Amino acid sequence: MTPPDAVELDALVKRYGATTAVDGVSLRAARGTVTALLGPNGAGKTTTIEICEGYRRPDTGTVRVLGLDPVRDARALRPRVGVMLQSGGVPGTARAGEFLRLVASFYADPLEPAVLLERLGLTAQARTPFRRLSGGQQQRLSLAAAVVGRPELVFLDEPTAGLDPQARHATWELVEGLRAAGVAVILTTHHMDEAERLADRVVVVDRGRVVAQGTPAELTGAERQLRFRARPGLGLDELLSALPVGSAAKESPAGHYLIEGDVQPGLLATVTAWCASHGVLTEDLRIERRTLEDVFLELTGRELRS
Ligand SMILES: Nc1ncnc2c1ncn2[C@@H]1O[C@H](COP(=O)(O)OP(=O)(O)OP(=O)(O)O)[C@@H](O)[C@H]1O
Repeated sequence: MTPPDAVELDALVKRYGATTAVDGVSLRAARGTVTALLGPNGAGKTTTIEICEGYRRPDTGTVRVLGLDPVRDARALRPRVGVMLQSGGVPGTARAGEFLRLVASFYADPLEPAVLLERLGLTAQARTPFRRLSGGQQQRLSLAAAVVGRPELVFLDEPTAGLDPQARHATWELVEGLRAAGVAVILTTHHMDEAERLADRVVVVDRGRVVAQGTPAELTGAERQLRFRARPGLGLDELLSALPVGSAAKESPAGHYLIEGDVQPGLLATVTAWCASHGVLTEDLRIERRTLEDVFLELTGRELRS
């Protein structure tokens, strides 16, 4: 028999009074994969994760974590699941190194705490009490505590929020290492670049509902678009008439142009030839794929970070 997926959610609903925080979420997260829950503030990401962690019960729907019930089987799941909370949960006076060694001592076969501190750039802070660590250092220590026990499944709620670029990269590498070791990672993020970089599957949530899910490539599709900057007010209708049927062109904001359609070498040549014949010098001319940000905007009509 094949083992169950790491996380299986079916038609999950959770209400807080009049607010429906989670409104029928279904998803699967396989072992050895990274799943990103991507959505704006208040989308229901944290509530969904807290239900998986057994901290909250859904009103309706089912949740299985490593094939078990996160509330009823909490004791069995504890050594197998790593949890990183948005707000640490570490005593303020605990020194970073001692705390991590203490957490490690609860597990049968933990990672070496000193190695983990090194990987997360915390070696120099090993003797620093938790409350004296910077916000980003506290966050990395919470991450270390979530993974030190070699869990099979890890929940990371906004693991890189507020981290500087170096710490962000260290966190990303750690997540990639977990995946390589066969661990299932479920993380929440507002950052589409993080989801695109890390996730095997992205679940886009908005107002408690899953509005799209798939691999980043499936969600963004194969479509390309051409963007450039030039002086405002170019005659787009005229440019469009030179392009293949089915192309679209828009200027938004002023001086920023976007051409969509079948972006082939011929289309690029037509655009640059048209610009040359009209004395237009383009800047930042580039061809790119749609981003998850574009996808979110299309699905909801709103920006991801609004
Ligand atoms: N304990 C609570 N009591 C009442 N309402 C709550 C509670 N927790 C969350 N909510 C509400 O439920 C909705 C979803 O919140 P949730 O924290 O799950 O979203 P989120 O996607 O994690 O947002 P963020 O990115 O800001 O963390 C929000 O409208 C929030 O205000």
